[in-house]
Amino acid sequence: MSPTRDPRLVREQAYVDLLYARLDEVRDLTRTQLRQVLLDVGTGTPQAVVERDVFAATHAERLARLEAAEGRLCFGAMDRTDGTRTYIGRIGLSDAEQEPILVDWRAPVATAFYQATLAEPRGLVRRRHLRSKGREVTGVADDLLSVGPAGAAPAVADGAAAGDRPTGDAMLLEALSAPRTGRMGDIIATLQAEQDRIIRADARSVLVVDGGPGTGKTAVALHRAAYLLYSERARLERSGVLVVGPSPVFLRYIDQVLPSLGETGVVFATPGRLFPGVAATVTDPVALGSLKGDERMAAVLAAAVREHQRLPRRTIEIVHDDDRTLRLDRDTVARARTRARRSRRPHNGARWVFLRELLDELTGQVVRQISGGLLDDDERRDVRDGLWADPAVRRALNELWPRLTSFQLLERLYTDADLLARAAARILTPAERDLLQGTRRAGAAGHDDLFSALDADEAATPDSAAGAGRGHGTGRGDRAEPDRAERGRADRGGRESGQAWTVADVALLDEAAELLGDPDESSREAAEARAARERAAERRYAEDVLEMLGLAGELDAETVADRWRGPRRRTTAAEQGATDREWAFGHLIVDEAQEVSPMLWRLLWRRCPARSATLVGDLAQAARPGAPSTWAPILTPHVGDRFRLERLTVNYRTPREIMDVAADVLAASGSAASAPESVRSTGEQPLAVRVPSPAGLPDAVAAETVRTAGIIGEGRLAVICPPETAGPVRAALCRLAPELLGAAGPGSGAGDGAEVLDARVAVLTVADSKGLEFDAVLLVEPSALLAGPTRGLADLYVALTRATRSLTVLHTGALPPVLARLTS
Ligand SMILES: Nc1ncnc2c1ncn2[C@@H]1O[C@H](COP(=O)(O)OP(=O)(O)OP(=O)(O)O)[C@@H](O)[C@H]1O
Repeated sequence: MSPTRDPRLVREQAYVDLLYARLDEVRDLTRTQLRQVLLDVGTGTPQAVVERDVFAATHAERLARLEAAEGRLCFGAMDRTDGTRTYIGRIGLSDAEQEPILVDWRAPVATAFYQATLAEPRGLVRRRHLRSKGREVTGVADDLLSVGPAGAAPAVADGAAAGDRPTGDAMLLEALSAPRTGRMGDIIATLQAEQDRIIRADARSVLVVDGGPGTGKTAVALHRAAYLLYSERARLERSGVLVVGPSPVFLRYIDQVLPSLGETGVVFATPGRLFPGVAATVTDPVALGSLKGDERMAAVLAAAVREHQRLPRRTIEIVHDDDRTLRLDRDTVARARTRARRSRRPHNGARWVFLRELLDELTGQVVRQISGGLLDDDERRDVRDGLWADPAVRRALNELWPRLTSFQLLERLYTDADLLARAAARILTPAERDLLQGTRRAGAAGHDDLFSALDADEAATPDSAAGAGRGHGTGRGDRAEPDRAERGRADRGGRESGQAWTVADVALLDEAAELLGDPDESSREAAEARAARERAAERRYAEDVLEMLGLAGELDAETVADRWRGPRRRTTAAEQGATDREWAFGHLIVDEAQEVSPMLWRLLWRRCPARSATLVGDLAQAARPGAPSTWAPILTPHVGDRFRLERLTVNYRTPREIMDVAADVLAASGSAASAPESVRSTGEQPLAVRVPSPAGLPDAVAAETVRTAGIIGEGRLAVICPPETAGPVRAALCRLAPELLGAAGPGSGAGDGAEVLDARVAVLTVADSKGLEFDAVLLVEPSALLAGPTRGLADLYVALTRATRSLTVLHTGALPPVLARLTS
């Protein structure tokens, strides 16, 4: 250690050494405890198994958090007026005597660290920021929070005064100016007061965080997830948090933030992955995507379902057992249909009511024909079973009310012009109906498929299906599972998941699933009833065991019951939520919320019936046509007035010089929002470079990219292009400097595209660049963006605001007037 080392550093290093020593100790202890628990074969009794699982899970989780705390374990300290000092860090730690030596940044005590100002010091005289590299403290920066006599800075603890030493602001600017790595990092060391307030806001309602580009919305949303998992761990560990982001690239960009904060119990999903079994990445052309996202589609789907609950025009004749003619007239079918609809069950569940009604009717006819009505109950049941086993009877009933999956319903809506015309007659215009069917006409599926496939689906008679535990079983229920898997494949029309369905289809599939219910309703009901009984028994047992272990006050029985179920249950909150559309998440976080269509909102609120949510977005950046300019019309239909709007106003990303250009674009777009205030300026003016001919554009972009990459050094660069230009630009860059593209060069293309984040240069469309940031941005042909099918000025605004350092605009024709401020 250098003899001239700042005494403040020496003092802080000593404390940080003590913290790491304790961290090592606690980690070793936890590892030993975990090993002991895992090695302990125990007595093998259920109680021992519970005990082992509870402790193993608790130790493993604790160890994971302790491991994640290694980097920047402690980043700050607060000195109070009473002379006490509290250190703030990634986690909380206590010494061997259980005295706290480090406070978790999320603890209530830590609020003052983020909130104290000179005007409102909250009992603090100084906030100290610690900079560190590995375990070494490399710098300190102080914010003095009380004014001494005659305005002099007060002497605190080690006697340091303000002078021109760095402050917290300097620490923030340092963080913001550092080269980007391609991944978002946590910001707990430099969280600003307005951000902290939002992160700690009450979780019981819907919080909307609105703010311009770079104001930290994404960062705040993720830190809020970490905060909620800390402050409401018991609830959220069971139910999980769902984070929805616009693209796989975006999710990859943010995927290290929560693990770095020691939190993993979160499900991340793009809109294309929110329906189990589908992994859609393809987007529709803009007009079609907009139509599919339009709320009117909910009514179209509901009508399409009703179209599958038919009344015959005239009496249906069914030849049963080759010689007996049975009849179903329109009134009888209408009565059964009314009863079924009144059951208020979804289509597939109500179908069992409908079938039971009509089978009763047909049974009556057979009984009258063969015995004049004189059969006992057992004999009547045999008749009924005989009817149900008859393919002619099944076919007739299924034609009136078929079992349907959402895949079948949507496929039919896209391919059967008559069905769409009937379902959407008063809802969509003929042009809209054409648009909806345009993409699918070629591969229209025959209707017969639907009805002939049905014979395999009834593993139980309508009696046993209509109410679990009621009626009599057939003993055939065990065959349901293989049938189900088989059918799952058929339901998707033999397609590989995600290949045929687009991102906008996902919300429609989910809406359809809601209307239809489970196609395997009968077996599911029985299974659910069984599972509920088992669960209640497990819970009672867990309560007893906790009582015996003296742990009743410390662990709740529900959590123990979860853990007791072993890996199967342990994955549920985080992973089952991702695969089960009926999973109710405890909290929902939506990023880039301005892009969410009305149909997708319906899906999202179904995933979070408690309506506990954090929605972050910027309406001025909305690319989709018809996006509203305020949040109320988006949210009121779902949550009434139970939402609170918070605004972030400081731009931490984009330097002032670039933001001035973006502000012109924002003003021209007519948005009511004002551009956020940049926290820093670089002195570097954004440039416009004119390329003489369109044919030379890709090579010119490649050359400019290489030049800029040389200037920014280790940072990241994005080339943002119109979709049709991205391929040629990538190819030109590949010829000139393939190393800059890394694994994202030509020949790649497997994967989800997220490899662009690992390369020094990413070639992207505006849509793909949403939410991301780079040291330098080369924006290609802005006039093509403005002429595109989305809201061009919003797209331009997004593209201009991705850079933390430099911006160059390359164009062939005249520069759009809205960019007049750019220097050539
Ligand atoms: N308090 C802070 N300390 C350090 N960095 C911060 C802070 N707040 C925000 N940042 C950084 O500013 C950048 C922009 O933040 P973020 O991506 O969350 O903004 P955003 O509002 O979601 O932007 P956009 O609307 O463009 O997607 C990120 O690099 C983030 O880490």
